[in-house]
Amino acid sequence: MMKKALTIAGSDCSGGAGVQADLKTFSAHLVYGMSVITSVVAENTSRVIDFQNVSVDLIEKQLEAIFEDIIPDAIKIGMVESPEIMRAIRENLEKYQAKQVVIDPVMYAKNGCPLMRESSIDTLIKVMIPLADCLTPNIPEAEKITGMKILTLEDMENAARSIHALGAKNVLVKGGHLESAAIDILFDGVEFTHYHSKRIQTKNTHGTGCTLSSAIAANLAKGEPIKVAVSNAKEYVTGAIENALPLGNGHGPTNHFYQFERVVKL
Ligand SMILES: Nc1ncnc2c1ncn2[C@@H]1O[C@H](COP(=O)(O)OP(=O)(O)O)[C@@H](O)[C@H]1O
Ligand SMILES: Cc1ncc(COP(=O)(O)O)c(N)n1
Repeated sequence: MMKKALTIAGSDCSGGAGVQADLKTFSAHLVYGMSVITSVVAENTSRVIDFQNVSVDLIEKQLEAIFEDIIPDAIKIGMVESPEIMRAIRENLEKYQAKQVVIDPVMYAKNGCPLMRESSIDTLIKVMIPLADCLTPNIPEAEKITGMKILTLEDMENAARSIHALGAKNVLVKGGHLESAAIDILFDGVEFTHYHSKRIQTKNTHGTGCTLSSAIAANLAKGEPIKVAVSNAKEYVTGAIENALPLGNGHGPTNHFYQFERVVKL
């Protein structure tokens, strides 16, 4: 039976990040994808023009529609802009006894535009982080959550440990923003696991964080243990960046379908 995954995230109309990247990732993993849209973002590879949050009422009704009918095997949470939406997600996921929750604490788009308001940070820490089976901050997000400056791999480990203490079961601090190789570090409360890949020289990195977190959720939905799920997802995102699409004028999107290009004529 096909596994099912849900993304709770913002809509990127240009298709490279947010809900659209997540659904493409689920499909590429042959996992049935569902979505709860938290915010409609008018954005492309270069800029965010505007966004409008979906009402708490309609977010709750989307969750109701899903959970009364098709129970997801794993959930990925992306852009959640306001404290009210964070609280509603927490209450509902507890009510529906949601399993395997991966949270990408999205704060900014690649061009630096904020996708979470500054005053949400406390609620993110108190309300969202304890929900996470796996939290996947990038370096600037881990710095905001911990108040630490992160420059080295040791700093990444310390940040992962301190975010774990806030209640996330597993913490993956992503090294996409490092200068050197792209090394991500997982802390499961006991030990650190380093996931290495070479740095790919490209500006086409729109949607990398969304792709990684939804690939982790897809692997968890299939029943993989967390370390294997992260390892498979890291391999997946590396391929998706290596083959990223030179679309648009800014940061082009990750490619979810390069494996199929050999067998299907585009
Ligand atoms: N240039 C790159 N080469 C290889 N891997 C990268 C590159 N940029 C990001 N990654 C990887 O993509 C994933 C997403 O990381 P990151 O870009 O830090 O997240 P975000 O999109 O949240 O800023 C991580 O696994 C990271 O190591
Ligand atoms: C709706 C939405 N959600 C998330 C991101 C961040 O994307 P990423 O960090 O993966 O490039 C984005 N640009 N838009």
